[in-house]
Formats: sequence, structure tokens, C-alpha cells
Amino acid sequence: MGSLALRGVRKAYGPVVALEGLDLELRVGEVVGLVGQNGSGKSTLLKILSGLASPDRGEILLDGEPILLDSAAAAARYGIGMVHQEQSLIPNLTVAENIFLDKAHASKRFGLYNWPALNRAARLQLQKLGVDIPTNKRVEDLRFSARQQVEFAKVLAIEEMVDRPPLILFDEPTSLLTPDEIQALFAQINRLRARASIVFVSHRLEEVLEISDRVVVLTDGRKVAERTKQSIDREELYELMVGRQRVDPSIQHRDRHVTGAAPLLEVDRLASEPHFHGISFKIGRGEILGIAGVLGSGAEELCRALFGAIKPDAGTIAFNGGASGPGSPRAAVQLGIGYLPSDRRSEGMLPGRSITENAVITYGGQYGWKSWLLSRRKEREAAQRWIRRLKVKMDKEGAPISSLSGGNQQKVILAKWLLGRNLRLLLLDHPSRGLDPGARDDLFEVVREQVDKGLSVIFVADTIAELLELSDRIIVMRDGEVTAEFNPALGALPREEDIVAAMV
Ligand SMILES: Nc1ncnc2c1ncn2[C@@H]1O[C@H](COP(=O)(O)OP(=O)(O)OP(=O)(O)O)[C@@H](O)[C@H]1O
Repeated sequence: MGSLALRGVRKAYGPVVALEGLDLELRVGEVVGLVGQNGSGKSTLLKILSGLASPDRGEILLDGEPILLDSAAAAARYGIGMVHQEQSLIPNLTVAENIFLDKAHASKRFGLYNWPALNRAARLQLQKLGVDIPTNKRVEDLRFSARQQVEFAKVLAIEEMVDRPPLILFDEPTSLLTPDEIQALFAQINRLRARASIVFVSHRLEEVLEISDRVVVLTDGRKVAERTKQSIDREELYELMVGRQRVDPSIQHRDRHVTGAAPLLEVDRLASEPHFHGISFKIGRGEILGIAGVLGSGAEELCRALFGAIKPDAGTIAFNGGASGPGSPRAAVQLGIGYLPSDRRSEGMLPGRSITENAVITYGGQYGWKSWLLSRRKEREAAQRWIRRLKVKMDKEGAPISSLSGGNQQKVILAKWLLGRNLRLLLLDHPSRGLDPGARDDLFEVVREQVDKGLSVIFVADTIAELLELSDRIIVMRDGEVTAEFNPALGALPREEDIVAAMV
């Protein structure tokens, strides 16, 4: 049995202290759940453990001996590997190549692959997970969940390289998986548990409590609680993290009323092959339409089409009484349509620019151009109001957006849309992905408040619980078609299993 320990670890980025005085023990046979608000230091800790960042102070001990983790290769030599949230696979290489990509493997001679040996070795890795994926298939041709298993197998291949039990780090591994796929992942983690130490980072507290033996809570870079799974429940964990009690959202839902039936948007037999076809629905002013669908259901592309980013092949979009929907994102913005994409990093932000610049980028100029200084000041003040309201954790507004933690970047991108004075329809594609549970509740509160003032929202949900919590109406999509429609605003809350049945 071995153990890895952090002692007094500190890490700062300029004036921002990301981790302070952190002591943590990771033992073989144990899953440690790591939770904390956005910006509390979780990613920084994972980076330190995987050799991607070095602590400023403190030490890392392996079986009591100090070790230096100054690169990913050094971490791999000690048996440490990370299953990344955004997968690290190379799409046009085969499964086998990806599994052994960064490892010197015996199946490579004189720079050339011995393909049979490589495929055999890859099959062995996949067998450890109990999965059967063709090892000569290119990764781009696999479903997302299969790609994640390859990612997992790639990390597990570290096991053969070292003579000690591995430490496997999972960074929000479930956010793109279906409930069944999550259970399959948990079964694999359970199988692995006996011969590895595992760190599981997630904002989904139920899942953390299900899979972890011990839960560690970080606040502002410090460990504020460490509990065994038996000694804590979801509510207490939420309170420890967020610093307040959770309000039951179902009560808020009952209090909401749909403000008007006049349709703001009418979609009729809309199609964009191969993504979706025959999609028809209406959404009224002040209404929240939730869309359920797994990856590949077409829900994401539908949002893009409503924002004018994908041209439909057939059907019509009538917005606000107009005959046609937006022909381009620019036209969408002018019509009062906002869109929070699920891939915020590549589509939603300008990484080199400051937090404020990112917030005002879309609606710059909405206070007029006459008095330039006055308008800019109003713009900034409006941005600052939203940034405060959404509790963006930052050093200063002039800092680059890329210096924020993932969840806080997301809040800024959301603020960018909320700034729009003529915003009528907001398309939210997985808005809570990456947000901590408190931030997620704050976001939903903001959405409800804006909807009460007449904003309409289309929202592709991360989980069914969220869908039920926020939506007035729900449509379910599968393989590009609407397979079911539910109407919780009329009082009948659909059953979770009915929604799932229409999804998969
Ligand atoms: N490269 C960087 N430059 C400046 N500050 C940084 C940098 N990376 C992280 N930080 C800061 O360190 C703190 C911790 O960030 P970290 O990404 O570890 O948080 P997190 O808990 O993973 O958040 P999230 O849940 O949003 O992913 C934050 O205040 C963040 O702004």
C-alpha cells in the first residue's frame, strides 16, 4: 500500500491565491471527492498533482518521501494520470495509437508501429474496463462515451509503466454522459478502486456522494472540511460549500406563472440535415422551454439554427411576428436573440481580452454614441452590476478573462447577454455546465427573474432534474426529432423515467 500526501501546499497567480496551506492524503483503495465553489482551487490542485503546475510552497510526499512533479511525464512516471473533461484524444488516430500515444511502447520499433502488437496491447487495456471497442477504429468515428472509455484506458495504461498503484484524477467526468453511461463509469471506478487511488472532481454533489469514500471541500484555496461519505448528506455538503442553505426549487417553480401566450417564436417543420428535421414548436413571451436530449440529439444544433449560426434546409422560423428568423448571428443579436453556446471556450469568449471587454463586446454602443464617455461608463456600470450579481470571483475587472476559473468565465459570458437591453429570447445551451451548485441556483434565479419581466428562454438542460426545476414546457429530442412534449406549467410534472424513455 502506498500513499501520496500534500503538505502545506500553496499556489498563487500574482496576487490571486489559488491554494493555501493545503494538506491532503490520497490512499490506495479510496475515492476522494473534491468539491468547491467556482474558483476555489480544484483545477489548480489537479494541475499540481498531474505535473502541470508547481506549488510555490509545500511538498508532495510519496510513501513519506518528497517527490518533484514538474511535468506531466514526471507525474506519469509516478503513476499519476488525469482523465480530462475535454478529451485529450487525437481524433484522426486510431484507438490503439491514442492509448499509447505519449508512452514509449515495445510495439514501436525504429519509429514504426508493430500494428498487431499495438492493437493487442490496446485490447488488453480496454479489457481492464470490460469494454469492447475496435482498436483499429479512428477515434473520430466513435461515440462520445466510447471516446471517454478510450481516454480512461489511455490513463490506465500508466499502470503497466510503474510498479506502484496508480493515482487517477477525474475532472468532471460525467458532465456529457447519460445516466446509464454515468453508472457504467461508476462501475469502472468501483472496479479500479481496490488497486488505485482516485480523485473525483465534480459539481454534482449527488454523484460525488455516491462514488466517494471521503469528500474534501475547498473554499478560497483552503480545505474547509473533510468528511467520510457516511457522515455527510447533500444538504450539509451544499451548505459547507456555498455558505447558505438551499431553497427548495420546486416551491419557486410552483410560484411562477407564464406571463402571456402570445408566441414570440414559431418554428415550423424546421430541418438542417443531418442534425434535425421536422421540428415544430411555439414559445410565448415570458416562457421557458426546456429541451432534453443526449449528445447528438440535435438540440445543440437547433439552438445554433435559431441563432442564425446554421442555415436550415427546410421549414420556417417566425420571430416576433416577422416572416423569417435570423439569417446570421449578427441579425439574431439585432432581433434580440442571445445564445450561450455549450463550448464556451472556443465560441463564447475572447481569451486575451479583459473581463469587462468580454462582457460588453456584444452590446457595446447600446447606450448611444453621442456622448462617448458617458455611454462607455454606463456600459461598464451595467457590466459590473451583472458581474457582481453573478458573483464572479476575480482579482480585478481589467484582468484577462482567461485568468478566471472555468465556472467564472462562464458567468462573464452569461453577463454579456444579460446586458442586452433589447434581449427577448435567450438560448442557453447547457448553461449550468461547470457551475458550482450555488452559482447554478443563482443563475436559475436570474433566469426566473428575467422571465418574469418578459424574457423567453430556450434551455438545453444538463440533467433532467434541472429541466423539471426550470421549464414551463419540455420537449424531448432524439436523433434529430421531437419524441415527446410535456407541460409542467399546467401542473402535471412529468416523471423522470418518461423523459428518459423518450431521450434514448
Ligand atoms: N493562469 C491563471 N492566472 C491567474 N489566476 C488564475 C490562473 N489560474 C487560476 N487562477 C485563479 O486561481 C483561483 C482558483 O482557480 P481554479 O481554476 O483552480 O478554480 P476551480 O475550483 O477549478 O474553479 P471552477 O469550478 O470554476 O473550475 C481562481 O481565483 C482563478 O481565477
